[in-house]
Amino acid sequence: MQPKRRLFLKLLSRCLALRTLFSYEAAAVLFVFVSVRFHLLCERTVRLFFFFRVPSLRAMDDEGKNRVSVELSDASESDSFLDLAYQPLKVFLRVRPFSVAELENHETQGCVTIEDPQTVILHAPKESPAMKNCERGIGHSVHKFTFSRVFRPETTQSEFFEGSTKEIVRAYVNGVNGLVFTYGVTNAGKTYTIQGTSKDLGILPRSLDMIFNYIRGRQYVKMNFKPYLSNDVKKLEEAQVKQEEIIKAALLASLKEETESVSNTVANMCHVEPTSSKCTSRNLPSDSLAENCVPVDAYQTNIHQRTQATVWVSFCEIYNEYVYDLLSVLSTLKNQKRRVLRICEDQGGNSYIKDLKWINIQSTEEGCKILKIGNKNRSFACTRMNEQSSRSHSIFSIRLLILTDEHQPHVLGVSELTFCDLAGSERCNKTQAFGDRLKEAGNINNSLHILGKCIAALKQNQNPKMKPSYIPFRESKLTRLFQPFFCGKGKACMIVNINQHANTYDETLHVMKFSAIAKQVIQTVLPKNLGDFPPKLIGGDGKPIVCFDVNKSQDDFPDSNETSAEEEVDITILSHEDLLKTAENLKEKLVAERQSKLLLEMNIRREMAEAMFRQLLETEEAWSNRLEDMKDSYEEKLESKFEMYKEAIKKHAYMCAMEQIEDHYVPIEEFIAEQEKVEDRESKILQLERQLHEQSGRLLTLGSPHSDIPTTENDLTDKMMLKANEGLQKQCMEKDELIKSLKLKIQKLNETLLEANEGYRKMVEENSRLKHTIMLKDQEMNSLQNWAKRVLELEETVSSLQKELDGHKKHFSIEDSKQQKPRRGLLANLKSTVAGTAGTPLGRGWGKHEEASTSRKHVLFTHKAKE
Ligand SMILES: Nc1ncnc2c1ncn2[C@@H]1O[C@H](COP(=O)(O)OP(=O)(O)OP(=O)(O)O)[C@@H](O)[C@H]1O
Repeated sequence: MQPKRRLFLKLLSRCLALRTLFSYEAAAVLFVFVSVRFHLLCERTVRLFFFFRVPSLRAMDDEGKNRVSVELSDASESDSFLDLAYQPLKVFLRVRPFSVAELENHETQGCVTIEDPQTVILHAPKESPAMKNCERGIGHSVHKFTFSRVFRPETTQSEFFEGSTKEIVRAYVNGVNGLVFTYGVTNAGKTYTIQGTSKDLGILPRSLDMIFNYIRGRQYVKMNFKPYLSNDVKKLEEAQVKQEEIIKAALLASLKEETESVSNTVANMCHVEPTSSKCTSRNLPSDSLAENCVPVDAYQTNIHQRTQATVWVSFCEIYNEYVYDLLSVLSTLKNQKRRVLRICEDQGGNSYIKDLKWINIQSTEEGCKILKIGNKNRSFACTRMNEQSSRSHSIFSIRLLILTDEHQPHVLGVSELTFCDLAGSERCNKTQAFGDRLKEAGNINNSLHILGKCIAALKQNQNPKMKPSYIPFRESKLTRLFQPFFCGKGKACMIVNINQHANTYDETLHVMKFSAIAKQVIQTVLPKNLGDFPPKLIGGDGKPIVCFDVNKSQDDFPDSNETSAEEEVDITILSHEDLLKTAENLKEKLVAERQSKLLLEMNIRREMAEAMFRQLLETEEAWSNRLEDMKDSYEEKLESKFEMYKEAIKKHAYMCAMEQIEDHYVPIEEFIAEQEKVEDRESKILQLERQLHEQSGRLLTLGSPHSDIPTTENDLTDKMMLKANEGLQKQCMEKDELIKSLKLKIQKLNETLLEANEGYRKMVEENSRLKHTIMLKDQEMNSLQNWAKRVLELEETVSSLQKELDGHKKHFSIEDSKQQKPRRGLLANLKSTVAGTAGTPLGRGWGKHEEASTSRKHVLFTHKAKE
């Protein structure tokens, strides 16, 4: 491979790293930039741009998949680095068999039916919420799901391994990273599938066994190369190696008592002692792992003799969103808190767990021991659904370091296989969790929910018709660690575990729906030389020793069935000295190339900075333009508002004027009459003016030098004309005066009219007031007349009484004259009689009669006089 091309690939790998950090678009822009830098902006760049858009391709359907592969296969031979893998995420379903207790509890309601090796049908059991909803017309009672493969309840562990994980392990030993994770409700058999039991091992120990079989006979037994950060290797000093050995011994010692059982089980598998080279089939039970052993020879023929391999493992758990190392030996002191580990990112944006313990293992047996030790530290608890329920997500990672021969060991490649046993999703009301269990369940459900969101977003982003959405990888620890695998770092595979319980039907349905989405996610598995930075070899002091060229590593890595003929020739024809010289030359070249690459990187960085600066300037300009536009639009708005106010003011002025006109209203008849007068006068004035005009015209003609009339006559006529003119002017002035005086008169008349109006209004008011007064007087008069009638009646009564009194007087005077003597007595009697009537009204009226009648008469007369 040419250096320029290699450099180009290296830069491309950086772009891809950027892709995981930022966005596809940013990476694509950078990529085009790099392509331009290398004068490669042509068909290839377009293809690469296409590659960046791949996640946006229509997912799922085989048609789409084929299209991708066809388009990529169009790439020229030289574009082999584009040999990427695009395939839907493999999702396997494993149905757990019923336990004896479950059968006794009549949990079998036929909820799960396996139609064919890809299809499964769920039937909602009676009384389940799903069935109730279905009866109400919401949702369906039957659901059909398809998977990459469905494993029946009777499937053995070995069959399951063969059908699901083996392919990933095979790719792994050939340098492709792998992630296997189980998903399902609690008590569905996730831990059983990954770890198995001591008698029936799960996919993890079986994978370990396959790996050790693969490296058998070329295992690097020293511990001086250790995984470091996400993808690097640390070369340990003697003392550090010793320390590693001590740590490992201490760890294994903690499980001494249980070693026996583990040894026995593993001994039943394909024996994997580092020194042994044969698989002793006579020891194997029929369903043991031996069936899965890849014939060693098949691999050994492919292995380049120079390479060696070493295996390191780590085991951690995410419990309540905290990462704990399960291989940290805790002191026996009670209440000692476990150390929380941090998740960091390397320069390529790949997440790794800082300070996580990596233990070198030399066999499957050791690997199983490590697993067991980790399990002892893992958070399990007895819940209502599962006696030993995992309360955390456990992550077991295996790193395979491929090294050159023992004399001059170099790292050629690092690959990682991760097994993640997710904690089971659960309904807290069903598990009747409270306290710590409830908190755990909340955290478990939350991280699973975020995983679901990430998978849904990945799926959405692959659909070009939909708006790309943010993938919330960073929202949980679990998804942060999964991120590289979903971004091309390796192959991922999902194992969905379900049980057939009727009482967990709804949760199972939810799990199935989730997996249906996951199955639609297209994975982009990048070749090693694209996806990652090459592994760096770090010295014991933590400083890089040498950076290996990933392309060279890839070439040397035995991932193909044929070894390069050229390489073989190189090795055989060269003498030891030549080989040393070549190595020296290569070293020099490497240093020179690295220097030039550094320079190039600096240039690229500078150019990128400039490009970014330019972009910033453009953004600033765009913003200032936008600001200007906004200013203009606001000004326009202000102007229109101003116009509006002006109109409103005009309208208001008009309304005021109309009101004033109404105030100064003159009756139309008067106005017309006055107008007629004015017109009449104006016409007269016009007539006079015309006459004047004619006269002056005549005067002019008369006064012209061409006139035949003699001058004396002309003078006379001039004088006459002047006089006439003066007279006319006088008349005009008089008429003007007259018009003025008439106008004044009209004005005065108007004023008089207004005054008259005012006077009339006042008179009307006075009139109404007087009418009111007259009405009052009338009422008074009536009452007085009534009084007068009453007085007359009383006077009549008085006169009749007077007459009666006179009659009595006469009678008494006759009697008096007859009886002189008793006269005094009779008068006294009369007086006493009169005095007796004084208390009566008649008596009282008697005394005052004269006086009252005169006063009444007086009132009556004055009234009459008034009337
Ligand atoms: N395929 C199987 N064959 C036989 N037994 C099984 C199978 N799968 C699971 N079991 C048994 O079912 C029980 C529950 O399994 P397991 O603990 O693996 O469930 P889980 O999904 O990991 O639960 P949790 O999420 O609560 O940890 C165990 O006793 C296990 O032995």
